[in-house]
Amino acid sequence: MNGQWTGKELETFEVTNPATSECIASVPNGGALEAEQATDAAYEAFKTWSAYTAYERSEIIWKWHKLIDENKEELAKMMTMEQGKPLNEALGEISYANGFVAWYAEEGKRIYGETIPASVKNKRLFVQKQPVGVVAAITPWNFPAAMITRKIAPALAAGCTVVVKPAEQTPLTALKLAQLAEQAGFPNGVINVVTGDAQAIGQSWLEDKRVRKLTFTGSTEVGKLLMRGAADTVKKVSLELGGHAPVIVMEDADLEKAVNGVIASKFRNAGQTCVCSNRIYVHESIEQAFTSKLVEQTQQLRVGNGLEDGVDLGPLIDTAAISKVALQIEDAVNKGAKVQTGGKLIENLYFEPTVLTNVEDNMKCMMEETFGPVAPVTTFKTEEEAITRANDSDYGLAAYVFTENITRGIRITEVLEYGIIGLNDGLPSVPQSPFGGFKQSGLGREGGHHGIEEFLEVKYISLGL
Ligand SMILES: NC(=O)c1ccc[n+]([C@@H]2O[C@H](COP(=O)([O-])OP(=O)(O)OC[C@H]3O[C@@H](n4cnc5c(N)ncnc54)[C@H](O)[C@@H]3O)[C@@H](O)[C@H]2O)c1
Repeated sequence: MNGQWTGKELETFEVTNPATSECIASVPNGGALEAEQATDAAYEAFKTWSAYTAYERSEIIWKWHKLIDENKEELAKMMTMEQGKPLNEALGEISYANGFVAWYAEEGKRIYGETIPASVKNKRLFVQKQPVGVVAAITPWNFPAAMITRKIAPALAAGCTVVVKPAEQTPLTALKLAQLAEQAGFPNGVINVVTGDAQAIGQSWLEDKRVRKLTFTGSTEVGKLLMRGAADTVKKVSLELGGHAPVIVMEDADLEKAVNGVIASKFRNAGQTCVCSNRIYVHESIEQAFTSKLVEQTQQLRVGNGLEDGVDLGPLIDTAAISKVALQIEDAVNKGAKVQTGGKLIENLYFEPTVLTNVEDNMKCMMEETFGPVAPVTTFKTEEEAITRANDSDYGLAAYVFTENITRGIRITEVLEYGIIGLNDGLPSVPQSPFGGFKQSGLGREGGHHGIEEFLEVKYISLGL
């Protein structure tokens, strides 16, 4: 906070490694007071940071990028230890996270204004874009680095200052990123990280009218709470919430592509991503071929401690996550689903990668976000049926379509009510493209040139001559 490592006098909470249940660190348990102090610092720093040129800001953001790159092994190891994902995936996340830093280091230089033709001779009309002010960022545990950089890199590039609350399960990656930012030379108060009591910290930022923007990634439930809370001070709000991604595999799909895409999207981070394939609709004519390939490849996945070589899936984050997965499987089996592979807890927080067939739309796994390694497969007869069932959800984040007929693929993507579509692609997210959801999956977009707009106000100036 304000360039100081404060909070040593506070009580602490423990960060545990989900692979071993060991405590790996203790972190200050901040609350409303610390949240307010962070806002004080960010509010003060905004005056100078917003007055830097985009080029001056870019230089510091690039330094941060270089430091993140130089420290990627340490960051990745720390992430695996607090979050559980395999080391290779953690390294991949650091590179993805740093991609946002690089992208916005440059994108800040392209915040263009406009001139508008006036309807009278003695006026000139201009539009300027300006940073919105202090930004509060609240992030989840499943992407401890990327959810932070995807929010704060564009905010910083736009000229905003930030207060950040990382998830209580994964504060270490966030603090390491802040330490590297300090080394990069961000002025005091530009980036402030508060760990601790989510509700107290969130409430302080919601009530504080100096916080002009709230950017949140997490569950739909908490997102709704925050959106309501932001109403009193009419803050700008961006929400990246839950998903329940459908996968449509048409009869003309390239099966290898489809299965590889589903494996990549379903089992990444042990199924704990908001864009994970969550329900798989396969044309009835290829069900057998698709399922046997999917089962075969799922059985090859290795579950274990993410620090070990060759591990594909780490542990789930906590016992609540395990219970949700087990409950969805039990519910599906009770209603007639067949477990083709997996289906059981291995030990502690390790769960077997699972494929279910004979799945019906009334099963929990077809109605709720799973956030675990369960792939439920069902069949459809017609394109129209697949689209209707895929769209039958309050969520609208990601959807996947596999077909070798691109005309048909485009036709289907046009009617899917989702913000992100992987057409023959299980991993569509990249820093230069917009990421975000329709319906109750969220508001606003992160990434690409769209992502920086979320941190800008539009100012119209009418000049009388
Ligand atoms: N759409 C996306 O881009 C995206 C990306 C990743 C994760 N997610 C979603 O995130 C969810 C999983 O993450 P989670 O379990 O950490 O979600 P969560 O909503 O429980 O927590 C997210 C963050 O909000 C904080 N929080 C919780 N209650 C709060 C309150 N009352 N006030 C202020 N802050 C509060 C938490 O401490 C954490 O930092 C899933 O639903 C997933 O789909 C979405």
